[in-house]
Amino acid sequence: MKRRGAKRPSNKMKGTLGKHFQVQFHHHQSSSATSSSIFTRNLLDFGSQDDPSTSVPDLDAADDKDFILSQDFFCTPDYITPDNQNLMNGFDCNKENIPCPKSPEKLNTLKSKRPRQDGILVNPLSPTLSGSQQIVELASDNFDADEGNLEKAIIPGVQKTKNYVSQSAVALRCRVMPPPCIKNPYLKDASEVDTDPFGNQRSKCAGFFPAIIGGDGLSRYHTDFHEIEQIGTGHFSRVFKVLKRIDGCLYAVKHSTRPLHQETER
Ligand SMILES: Nc1ncnc2c1ncn2[C@@H]1O[C@H](COP(=O)(O)OP(=O)(O)OP(=O)(O)O)[C@@H](O)[C@H]1O
Repeated sequence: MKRRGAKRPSNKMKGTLGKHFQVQFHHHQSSSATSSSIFTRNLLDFGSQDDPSTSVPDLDAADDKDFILSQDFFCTPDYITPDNQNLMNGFDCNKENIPCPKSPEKLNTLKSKRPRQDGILVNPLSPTLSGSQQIVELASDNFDADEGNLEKAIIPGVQKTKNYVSQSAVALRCRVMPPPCIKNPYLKDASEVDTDPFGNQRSKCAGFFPAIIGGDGLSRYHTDFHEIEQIGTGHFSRVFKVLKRIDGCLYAVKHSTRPLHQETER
């Protein structure tokens, strides 16, 4: 962008600025559709109507026009400039220890806590938080004013679903349970209640695996295989036809009848 106007004498600069303001004023008065063409024509006429005493030579006049044109055509129009330009006026970077503006205070943050009804509500997929209770809490977050009405509306549904655990859910939970371990073989003095972390769930699943309760609790034979029949007998063993539960294939398993004296013989 040309800056020739800055090097000119002050009287000439006044004339140029006067022209510039008049042209700017006329430019704002004209319609937006034909503004550039009318502006250019008036600008050219303006040079011919000017007082000869204050007029500049043709070469300089062309430079002035060029200068004004460049200012008008390449500068950002006023209507794009944001209105709130004085945002940074009150901010002085040289000042120190400027207190930080306080964050707006949170309104209406008081929430009413209700005791959970864990003993009543049972959800198979989420034992600690039932689906109905989630609905109640979400509703209370969004509509505190209508909390009482919502609870009244939802509580009948809660009572309808309480104590409901489907049999398929119980069966699924029993299938994913670890193998039963009635007592911890490594803690000889510990009681059964203290060492069985799955005691509560196992009492529900006892009906599904009645044959596996017993023994030393270390063998996965009965949990992984289903004995179908005995298919042979050897000198020191018996052979059984078994079904492997994991892959569903049939296997022959030899049970040793000879007592094992050492762990290395297993
Ligand atoms: N994979 C198998 N499929 C079908 N039957 C089998 C299989 N393995 C063994 N048996 C049956 O079990 C019987 C005993 O087999 P086993 O191999 O145990 O004989 P053994 O070697 O004489 O016995 P031991 O090892 O106790 O001396 C066999 O006679 C056979 O009928």
